[in-house]
Amino acid sequence: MAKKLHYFDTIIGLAEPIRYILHYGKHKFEDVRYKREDWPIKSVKDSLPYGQLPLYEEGNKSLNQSLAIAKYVAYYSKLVPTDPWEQAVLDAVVYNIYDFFKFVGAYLKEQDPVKKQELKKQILYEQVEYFFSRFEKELKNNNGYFGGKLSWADFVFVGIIEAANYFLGEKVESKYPYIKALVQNVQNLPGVKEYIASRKVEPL
Ligand SMILES: N[C@@H](CCC(=O)N[C@@H](CS)C(=O)NCC(=O)O)C(=O)O
Repeated sequence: MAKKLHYFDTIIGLAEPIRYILHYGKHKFEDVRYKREDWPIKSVKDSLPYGQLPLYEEGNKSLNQSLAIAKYVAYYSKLVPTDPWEQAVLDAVVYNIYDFFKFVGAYLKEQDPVKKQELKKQILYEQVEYFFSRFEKELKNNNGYFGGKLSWADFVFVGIIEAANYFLGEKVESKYPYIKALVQNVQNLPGVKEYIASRKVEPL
């Protein structure tokens, strides 16, 4: 069945973990990308169920919400545990990293340069410390992966860290050895490594 992922041309963002998982699983998919500067493309936006990207299509079915898509495509690569408790633990992981990323989203939206700098400072000195000390502890207690072994949550986590680094212009994980190791491990996975080598990062 034909698979298509629709997102912006930006290589860093909510669709990047999905792209990683699809490349890791060696899935053929059409990577449909829209230029930010062309957005909103009325015909596309109007066709989206909630007006936003990413959107995933498989045959005549379609799915929105980045986390739902990432988890779904991960099933095919045995990256989702069967045990309901283990699944819930990983769901919590991805919501936790998204909770951190909300602060980055607020920073991106802020137009006032003084307030923007203040938000950046708060992220780097308060939110990173708060969230990352906890992520680090989880990884340390679980063999370096959130679920004890590689799972879809690790891909989402790494993709979101990359997005935060890109938008903030900082390496937010630099003081956290377990997080750094996870980022490197995921980025070096077969399929992901080649994809990363082939992508072009546009400057902000
Ligand atoms: N909760 C949604 C958020 C989707 C979202 O915020 N998409 C943004 C890009 S990252 C978007 O489509 N923005 C353009 C618009 O709203 O027109 C998800 O995780 O997929």
